[in-house]
Amino acid sequence: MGETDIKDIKKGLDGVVADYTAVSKVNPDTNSLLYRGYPVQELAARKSFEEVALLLWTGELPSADELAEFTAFERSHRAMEANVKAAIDLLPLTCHPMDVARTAVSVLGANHPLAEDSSREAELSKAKSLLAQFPAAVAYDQRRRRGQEPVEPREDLDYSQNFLWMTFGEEAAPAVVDAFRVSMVLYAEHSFNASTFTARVITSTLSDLHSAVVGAIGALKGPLHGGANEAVMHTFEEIGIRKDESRAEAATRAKAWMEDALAQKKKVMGFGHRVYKKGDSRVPTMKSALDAMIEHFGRDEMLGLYDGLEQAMGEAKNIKPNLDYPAGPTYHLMGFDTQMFTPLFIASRITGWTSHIMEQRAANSLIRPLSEYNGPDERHL
Ligand SMILES: CC(=O)SCCNC(=O)CCNC(=O)[C@H](O)C(C)(C)COP(=O)(O)OP(=O)(O)OC[C@H]1O[C@@H](n2cnc3c(N)ncnc32)[C@H](O)[C@@H]1OP(=O)(O)O
Ligand SMILES: O=C([O-])CC(=O)C(=O)O
Repeated sequence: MGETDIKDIKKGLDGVVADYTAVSKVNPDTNSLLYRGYPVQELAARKSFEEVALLLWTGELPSADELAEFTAFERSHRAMEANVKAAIDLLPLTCHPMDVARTAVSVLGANHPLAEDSSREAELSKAKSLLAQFPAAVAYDQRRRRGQEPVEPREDLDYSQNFLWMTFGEEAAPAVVDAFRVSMVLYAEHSFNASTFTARVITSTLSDLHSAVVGAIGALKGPLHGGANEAVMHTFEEIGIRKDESRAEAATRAKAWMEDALAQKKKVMGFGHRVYKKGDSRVPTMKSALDAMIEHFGRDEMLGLYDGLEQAMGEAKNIKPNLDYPAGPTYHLMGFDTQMFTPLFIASRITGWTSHIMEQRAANSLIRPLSEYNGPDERHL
């Protein structure tokens, strides 16, 4: 007998309701997702990422003055701190950008004067700093991998414009900025997913905010979670991206690839979801952003690959795409290197994670489930 007699073990905590949350509501029956009560599609259509961040943290959309105050803070806190750059420079180019992201957040935590202060005011201030400071590390990592110098942030640009500016060193077209903003809004929050739950577990021990975010980054990296947006692109690359190909030709090759993968019982990243079984609420909005990028860059063949895989998966297993499926090719068309996709997810999910960290702290109980022992019977030396 182990710690308990209960034999009703829920592998992967599948179907287990672990706590209350007021941050977001995922409803798989209606395929809906509400951030603090607002449908994510409405937020993606009409709100900036900065407004959505404030909504998630505070529970309400900001007034004009509150938004102006946060915007001024965010724009003036974007520069990379010297020891963050130094730490990144010490990491080999062979390491994964998620390792760089994890390290950058760890250094930012060590630097923060309020690191050990867990009052709500301090937590909110740290969350805001992290949102403002993180993009420079991602942009710099992509640039150093291409042998390029860092690009200084610009206070005259909004969050999404500046992220693209620091990454590519040129002002992005409005259509690209908007697709990026939409991805940031959609990736921001999703209840008790694996990385958010990790952040809550760490917080439940009364550890600090940056430690919880570093742990969450570790959970997000895996391809069953956030790493899937990178993995989707590897699938496209394995099938072969041929710019001169027609949409129909690309779809035919993609379908054949999927049929072969499923015959080999492979898991194809970007499809399926633990909670949504009838389709991910965020996919139609992200797919519209992808369509806009396909049109903007004149890359119809990408749509062929996208449709071919989706159709073949649907016909064979009736499994629907998740958010990572349209997000991967969208980031590719914007010009991000494939390995940078999951760090982009972090930049957005910082908002959801830190909202949950504050919520966990406000009504804390140590998260410590039981296990049923199935090792050897008691024995002696
Ligand atoms: C933003 C996000 O984090 S969204 C999630 C991103 N992750 C991915 O895209 C990874 C690929 N998908 C998956 O591995 C799964 O769908 C998960 C992990 C997301 C959810 O899985 P679970 O709810 O645990 O379901 P599980 O993995 O048990 O799958 C149920 C069945 O569907 C199949 N299945 C589920 N997803 C896939 C997939 N992507 N490719 C092929 N088969 C799949 C499983 O093989 C299993 O089949 P079986 O019953 O014949 O064994
Ligand atoms: O909810 C999940 O399990 C994964 C997910 O879609 C997310 O974190 O956005």
